[in-house]
Amino acid sequence: MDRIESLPTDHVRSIEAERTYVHDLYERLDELRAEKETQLAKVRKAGAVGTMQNATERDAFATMYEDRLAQLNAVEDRLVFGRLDFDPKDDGATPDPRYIGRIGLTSEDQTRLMVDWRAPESSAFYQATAFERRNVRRRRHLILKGRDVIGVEDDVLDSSLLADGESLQGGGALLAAVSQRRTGRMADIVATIQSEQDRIIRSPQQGVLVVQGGPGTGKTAVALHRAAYLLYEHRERLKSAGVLLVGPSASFMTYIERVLPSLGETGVVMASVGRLMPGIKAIPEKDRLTARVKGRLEMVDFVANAVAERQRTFPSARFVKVEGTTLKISPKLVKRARDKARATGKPHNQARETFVKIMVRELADQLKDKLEKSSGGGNNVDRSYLTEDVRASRDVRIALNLCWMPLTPEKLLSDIYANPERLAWAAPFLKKKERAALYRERGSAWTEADVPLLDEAAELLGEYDSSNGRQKANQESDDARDLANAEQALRNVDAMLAEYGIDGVLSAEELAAFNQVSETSFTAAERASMDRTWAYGHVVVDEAQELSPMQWRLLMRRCPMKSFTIVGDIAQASSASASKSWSQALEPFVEDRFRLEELTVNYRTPKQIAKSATRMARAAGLSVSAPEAVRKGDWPPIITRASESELMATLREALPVEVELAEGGMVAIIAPQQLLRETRTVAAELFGARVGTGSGALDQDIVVTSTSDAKGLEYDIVIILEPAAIVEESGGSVGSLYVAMTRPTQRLRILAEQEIPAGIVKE
Ligand SMILES: Nc1ncnc2c1ncn2[C@@H]1O[C@H](COP(=O)(O)OP(=O)(O)OP(=O)(O)O)[C@@H](O)[C@H]1O
Repeated sequence: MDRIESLPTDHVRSIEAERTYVHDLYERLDELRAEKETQLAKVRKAGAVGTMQNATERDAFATMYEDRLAQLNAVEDRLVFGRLDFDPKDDGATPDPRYIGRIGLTSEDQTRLMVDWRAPESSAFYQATAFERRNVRRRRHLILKGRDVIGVEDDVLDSSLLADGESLQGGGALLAAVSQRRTGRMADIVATIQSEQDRIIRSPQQGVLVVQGGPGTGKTAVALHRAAYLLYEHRERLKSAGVLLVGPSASFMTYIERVLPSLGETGVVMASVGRLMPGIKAIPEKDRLTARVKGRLEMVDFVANAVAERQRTFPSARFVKVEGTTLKISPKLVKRARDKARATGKPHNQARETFVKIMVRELADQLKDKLEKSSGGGNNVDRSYLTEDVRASRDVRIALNLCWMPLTPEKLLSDIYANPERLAWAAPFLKKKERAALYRERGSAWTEADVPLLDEAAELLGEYDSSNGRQKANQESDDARDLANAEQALRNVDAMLAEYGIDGVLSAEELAAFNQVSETSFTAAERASMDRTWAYGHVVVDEAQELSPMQWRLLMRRCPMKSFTIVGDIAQASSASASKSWSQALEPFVEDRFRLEELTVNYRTPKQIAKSATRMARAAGLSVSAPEAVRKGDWPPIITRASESELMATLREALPVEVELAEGGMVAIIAPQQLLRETRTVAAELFGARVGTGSGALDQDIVVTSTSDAKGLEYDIVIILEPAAIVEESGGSVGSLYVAMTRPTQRLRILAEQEIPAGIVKE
């Protein structure tokens, strides 16, 4: 309580008053939790008895209460963070203050205690200024430690309330938030969302919204809070259709994964670009040419050609044996069946059924003729019986598969990638060198650049049914039974409510949630993440400047309504097929039908470091915006020169110094690929298990990382090794180095043996 003792008396009184109110809010939260726990226990207790349908219903209720309980538990930390005081009413009465928090809370008698930050009534908390007060006299930030109020920070908007010498706006809450030590996980910014950010968060859901902003302007934060806002505002629709959030890497997804749950939202499907195809875990594509070629829209034709190439005819007649009789498969016959199958317009695997049907019928006719002829023409042979014989013939099966094999996307692509001749046939529009970049051996790991091609192939191939007819029939009857169970469960909702004595406790929202889980035992988010063809209600894309045209095509397919929030910074583009402008990226899919918003304040990087990064980027001809940094910072970038043999020795000396300066915060060493291994060894020799690498590294306080894994992340202190090599490995572009330089929140140190790129140091 030192903090309070040193404050003026008014302030202390304010804190004391807030304490009581906040205490009551937490008490109400506890009551609600207890209520849900009782309901959950009741449902679980009843779980042991009853019919299948009862069990399904109880599971559904249990899931619903568990979800609600999880939500109530998730908002424990900084439950309430704001308060608004308003102008007196016309009759002179003072309106009640409005408390803003993570969720809405009402007392038992329905008096409003706290408003959800996303509700329209909360927008003034983020939007009101001294010039446009929206009847707000004072905005108060409540600073909590656990459940205790340890401070208040006021923005007095009505100058008549100010004592002499007092300033208008505090801003202290924001500065305190942005100056905190980093933990390796992104935190929500709900208490200090700034007005330009708030406008974007609350902008309408329809259409494509692009948010452009320099490094550290809060694009990720805004994207996440917008997802939470949209789920609040359009809960009915978006909860069942789902929201997909796409980020650049696994480490980035881990970095942001706690933000939405802390905002009480757990139903968002989060996927890095390597995980957009269920069942595929793709690694980054290291070869820039391969990435660039696979990213082009022309690859749509490549995949279509690859599929067409698997619908073949024989160069000459092929003979097959059916029950001892030789039948002829002429190229003409295959071609006729193929044309008819293609004309169905169905995907490859489904059109195959038509192909097979025609071929089998023709062969059965041939067999019939032959058998009739050999028996002297007198006997009429039963045709259905012959059809079975043809189908069962091994020769026929092989021949049909050679002409039209059922395929998975993985099989299609691994076959064609491994065969230079087929590659040449399917991609005649590529240069020899480009085609060579597509070659890979069967069994090689899938890369992020393959994912959109696999997705494209899945579209053209359709469902692949590897099971035999019997298994398929069983599956169908299982599905039908599940559906019937779920429907029955729904009809029983009312009876169920009465049975457990929870009449009237459910809100419409809860009922909707109940309906959802009843349909299958999965939530919408879970079902969506498993289903490639799921149509999401909204898609949020972060670091969107990196996406290739083929990746965009995949994402557009995921949301046929084209409801997108796209955030990124064109200047930070570093991938081989990144966009040069938002228009170029989006034109093939939505033409110019997108809204562009800009974020202009840098909340992460101190001024001196941000300036150095901007100078470096501009010196290399990159057109970057230079957002205004909110903090000055204590250090300019520090450059340490070393000769090549000494680079690691220099790191050995520098790292302990930086770790100490970080005072328990995070230190990252960002190195070019070629130095990563050596760097890891040096760091581990010095700090052992405290050193982490790759996507699992966020729980350690010292991280060795590549520029691509550092994308979107931030650290208290960053050491960049050999910036010239970072530029070189990006094909001469300074985008990656610009990203690396803009990761620190406190201090940047550069260790280099080669020449330092121009602009880093002020000439
Ligand atoms: N209104 C705010 N209040 C407090 N902190 C904020 C606010 N806006 C952004 N921040 C903080 O600033 C930092 C940078 O935000 P964020 O990562 O969202 O930026 P970005 O624009 O996505 O950056 P980049 O493009 O460089 O990856 C984060 O720590 C974030 O929490």
